[in-house]
Amino acid sequence: MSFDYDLFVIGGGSGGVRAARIAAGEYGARVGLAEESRMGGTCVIRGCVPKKLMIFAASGPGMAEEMRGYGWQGAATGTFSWEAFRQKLDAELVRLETIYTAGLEKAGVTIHKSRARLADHHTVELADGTRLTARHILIAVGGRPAKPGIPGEELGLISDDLFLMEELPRRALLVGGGFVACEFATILNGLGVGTVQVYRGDAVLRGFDREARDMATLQLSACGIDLRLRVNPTRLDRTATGIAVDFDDGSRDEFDAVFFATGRTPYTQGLGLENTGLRLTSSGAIEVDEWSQSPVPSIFAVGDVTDRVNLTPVAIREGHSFADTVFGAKPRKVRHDPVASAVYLRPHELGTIGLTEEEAAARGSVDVYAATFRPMQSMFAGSDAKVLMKLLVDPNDDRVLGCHIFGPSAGEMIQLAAIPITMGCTKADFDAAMAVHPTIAEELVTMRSPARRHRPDREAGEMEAGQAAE
Ligand SMILES: Cc1cc2nc3c(=O)[nH]c(=O)nc-3n(C[C@H](O)[C@H](O)[C@H](O)COP(=O)(O)OP(=O)(O)OC[C@H]3O[C@@H](n4cnc5c(N)ncnc54)[C@H](O)[C@@H]3O)c2cc1C
Ligand SMILES: NC(=O)c1ccc[n+]([C@@H]2O[C@H](COP(=O)([O-])OP(=O)(O)OC[C@H]3O[C@@H](n4cnc5c(N)ncnc54)[C@H](O)[C@@H]3O)[C@@H](O)[C@H]2O)c1
Repeated sequence: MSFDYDLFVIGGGSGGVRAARIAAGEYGARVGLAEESRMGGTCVIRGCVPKKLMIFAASGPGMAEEMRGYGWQGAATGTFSWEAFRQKLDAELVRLETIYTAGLEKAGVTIHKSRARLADHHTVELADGTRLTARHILIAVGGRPAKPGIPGEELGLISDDLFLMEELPRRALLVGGGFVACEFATILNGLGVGTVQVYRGDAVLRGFDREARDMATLQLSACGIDLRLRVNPTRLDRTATGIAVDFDDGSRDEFDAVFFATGRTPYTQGLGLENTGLRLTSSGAIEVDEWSQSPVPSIFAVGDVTDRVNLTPVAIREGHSFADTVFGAKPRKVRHDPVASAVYLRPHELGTIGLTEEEAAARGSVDVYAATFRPMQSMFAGSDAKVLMKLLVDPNDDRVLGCHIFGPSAGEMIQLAAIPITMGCTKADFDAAMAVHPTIAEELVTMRSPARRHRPDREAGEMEAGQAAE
């Protein structure tokens, strides 16, 4: 049977673009790619890139404050112009989009600026009804923000909207305690928007190391965000002056804008799954094996639509490995553990890799090397902001199980720590490295004795003894 393409990719985001470029450019495959919106996908157009630029913009007031502490009397940021920033941001995104498109074209990929859906195991249908066949189909359609399902939620915005606002709200509500909610609260607060964040739990960033979560939770409040914990919105109503929100603690408040950052779901809606034998997992993701292959042998899926680890470098690696495996005769699986990540808060970020202290203690014995201190730079300026450096070590083989950093540029630090930790290094390997002084990161190689030790058998025994005494 002959096909129009060797590979058809649905979705021009992180995973799809990489897979298409490698399959066509390096392995000479005939590749078509459909993108219904802007090339680059979530990360480039409405995620990592614009978000991080906004984090930089939002750092202004904190930097000015710190400089006043260094004797720069009257140091101030001036007035923030959203319009000026937006113009520069838009131009930057156009530049990146152009680069992504040019990279695909140079590799010989045929771009279809259209929505696509699956018609059968080897056929996709474009929005104008054109049908194209391919030996292999790669689904790389990403995810979409999910709203919580409360009355009036259509009045609320999603993360995509922040990047398109004509003007900044005076007062905004962020709903959620995950990556997006915490980063967006940091941005809005830093840009001078009165920011309220509500989260249903007792500390933001569930799933991260508890000690680091507590520090992030404290910092959000300390930097001026009105963080309300154990609170959930129950309904939204439009008023003459804004959006009124009722909360489950009985309170009511009014905002100019409400952002839902309540998670994302795989974007499989209208994808024609009913025309294939594809299965969805309980979270609505396309089920794939370790080769990103679905139960239908001709169809593969990568990135957020598979809901494995929803980060850009992971989607890229999955797309690349798929192309190497299927078109390059270089079988390559993606290792999804450990994966480093960072939450870009201000002044301190959270960088993390591997097990949390709670996970490590549940798994077995663990020695916790942890240091909490005020770093030289901000302390001199009069700030109380604290840093956390933490290494979790298996006492049986000295292997480093996890690393958690809460501090300035923690994202940069964790990227470097991720190299030895991914290699399976030991605490002795860290100790063997000479410190770079004076830095914050030197703490990683100078922590001599554990701050605490978890021994599950002993803890269980102690608990039993405690219970017997009661
Ligand atoms: C606000 C925000 C900030 C983030 N920040 C970070 C960060 O700092 N670091 C990090 O690592 N990750 C971050 N992420 C996550 C990261 O953006 C995603 O993990 C990554 O973009 C996933 O890539 P993907 O290829 O799976 O999907 P996407 O990048 O979402 O690409 C999917 C593409 O498919 C297109 N599409 C969908 N359906 C169809 C269809 N039927 N036909 C044609 N085209 C279609 C979409 O328009 C989109 O362009 C962030 C996410 C958000 C929302
Ligand atoms: N810096 C980064 O790397 C970065 C930044 C942003 C997003 N991302 C990726 O995108 C993904 C999505 O981010 P996200 O913040 O949207 O999702 P998330 O899953 O990290 O957080 C969702 C938050 O919404 C809350 N929530 C969920 N349903 C709710 C409901 N019905 N009512 C009230 N609260 C509810 C959850 O408790 C949680 O706090 C992340 O998991 C991450 O993989 C990464």
